[in-house]
Amino acid sequence: MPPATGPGDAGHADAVPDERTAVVLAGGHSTRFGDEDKAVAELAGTPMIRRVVDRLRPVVDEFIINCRDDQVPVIDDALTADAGDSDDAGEPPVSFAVDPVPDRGPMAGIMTGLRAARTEFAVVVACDMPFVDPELVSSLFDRAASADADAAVPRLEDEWFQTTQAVYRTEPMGEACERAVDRGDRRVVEPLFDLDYVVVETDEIRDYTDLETFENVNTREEFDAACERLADSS
Ligand SMILES: Nc1nc2c(ncn2[C@@H]2O[C@H](COP(=O)(O)OP(=O)(O)OP(=O)(O)O)[C@@H](O)[C@H]2O)c(=O)[nH]1
Ligand SMILES: [Mg+2]
Repeated sequence: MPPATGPGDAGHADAVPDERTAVVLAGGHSTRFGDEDKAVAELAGTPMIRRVVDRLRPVVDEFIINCRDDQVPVIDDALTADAGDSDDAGEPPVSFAVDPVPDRGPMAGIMTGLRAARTEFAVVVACDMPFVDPELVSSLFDRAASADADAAVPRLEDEWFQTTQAVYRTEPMGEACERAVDRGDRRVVEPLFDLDYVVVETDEIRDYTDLETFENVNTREEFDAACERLADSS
């Protein structure tokens, strides 16, 4: 696995237009979860972040894991442990984008991750969304590109934008996050309002998947319920 990188190590100058990056956000402290980092908690036998990566593997060309410096070895282990000696040639490469300043919230994490991306578009997914549907993610990439938009963001009825399961054009979103961070805004929707974005509404989402894709795991109870469902479905 490549060494941990800071933001800006890979720039946009050598952007790879047709490829797709997944930025997986994992820089939170899982306070509602308890002592353990939920990113690496074993969900029905698989660390949660690894399940997210495995779900997305068929639809992206590379992964960038955004987290704090101290999380890198543990997450690296969670992503590679028990992988055996199997030849992983052809698998999307995984690198780390470490927050230069930790604990500035998910939007600052998105900024760090997108700055490290070399592709024109990237999907951002939180590490605690273990049911993320690759078909929906793929459709979000298609939607952003066909609309020539800077973002394709799902929105559920009566709910706010699903900004942590959305596709962004890396450069404008990275810059919009930077402006928001500089203004002291922490809400993930703030940079979105600086962009030309398309909203993917519930009806359209249902054409691809059910709304389970957006379920996020915050507490032990939610984690145990997710484990049970996964065990039942296997
Ligand atoms: N880089 C970065 N990511 C964060 C930060 N806070 C949360 N995240 C990530 O954003 C996503 C959604 O955040 P939460 O569900 O609030 O996760 P969390 O903050 O670890 O959990 P709580 O402490 O219980 O709020 C998760 O993937 C987190 O890892 C942060 O300060 N920096
Ligand atoms: Mg939080």
